[in-house]
Amino acid sequence: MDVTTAMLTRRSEQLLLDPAPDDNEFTYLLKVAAAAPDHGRLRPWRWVLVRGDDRDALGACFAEEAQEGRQAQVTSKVQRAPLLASLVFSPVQGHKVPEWEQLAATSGMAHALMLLLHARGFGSIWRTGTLVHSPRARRLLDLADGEDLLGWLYIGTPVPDAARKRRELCDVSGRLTTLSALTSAGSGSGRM
Ligand SMILES: Cc1cc2nc3c(=O)[nH]c(=O)nc-3n(C[C@H](O)[C@H](O)[C@H](O)COP(=O)(O)O)c2cc1C
Repeated sequence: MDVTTAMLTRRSEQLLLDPAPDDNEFTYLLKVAAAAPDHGRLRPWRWVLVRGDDRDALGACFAEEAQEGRQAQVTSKVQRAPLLASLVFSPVQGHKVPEWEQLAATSGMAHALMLLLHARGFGSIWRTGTLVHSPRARRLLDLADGEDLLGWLYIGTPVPDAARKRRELCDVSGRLTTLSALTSAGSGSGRM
């Protein structure tokens, strides 16, 4: 699958089934995704894979954060995919590459990984929410001070859906201009 097709056919998948990539395949895809642009090549991230029955421990963390009466519903959310890959932002402190650039590099790597998964027939969705601040989830996933949980890539195999279409091209008018349009007299905003 070429990159354009991958971009236009990837979807955030709400429900994912078996199989998910095994640890070896995930590792391989991560090595490829790690080629995303990264100022200083700091690779300021790490992943903690949660699969099978281990998901219940994460579900228990989610339940702890849930409102009274919603625990069961929240706990079951970990069943929406066979693999929950926890993305940990692990910035190199005090580095000349500022933290926002390290976060940008981490986002680029995550998106690359989603495209790679899609190109192999796997689906994914990046999920966050207030749970990324759960102290119990931080402990479970062994986060250190200075690290942040950026959420989970839920990964698995998409439910077959014949109606899945190629994405419409995004309207980027008003989001793109040229300097010459901005500086030419009477050009208004100069946006295309
Ligand atoms: C940083 C980030 C966090 C996200 N968190 C959630 C989330 O908590 N719950 C959710 O349903 N989708 C979440 N998403 C997925 C977006 O909802 C999804 O990308 C968007 O709806 C567009 O769908 P598409 O990816 O199929 O184009 C997140 C996406 C990103 C990039």
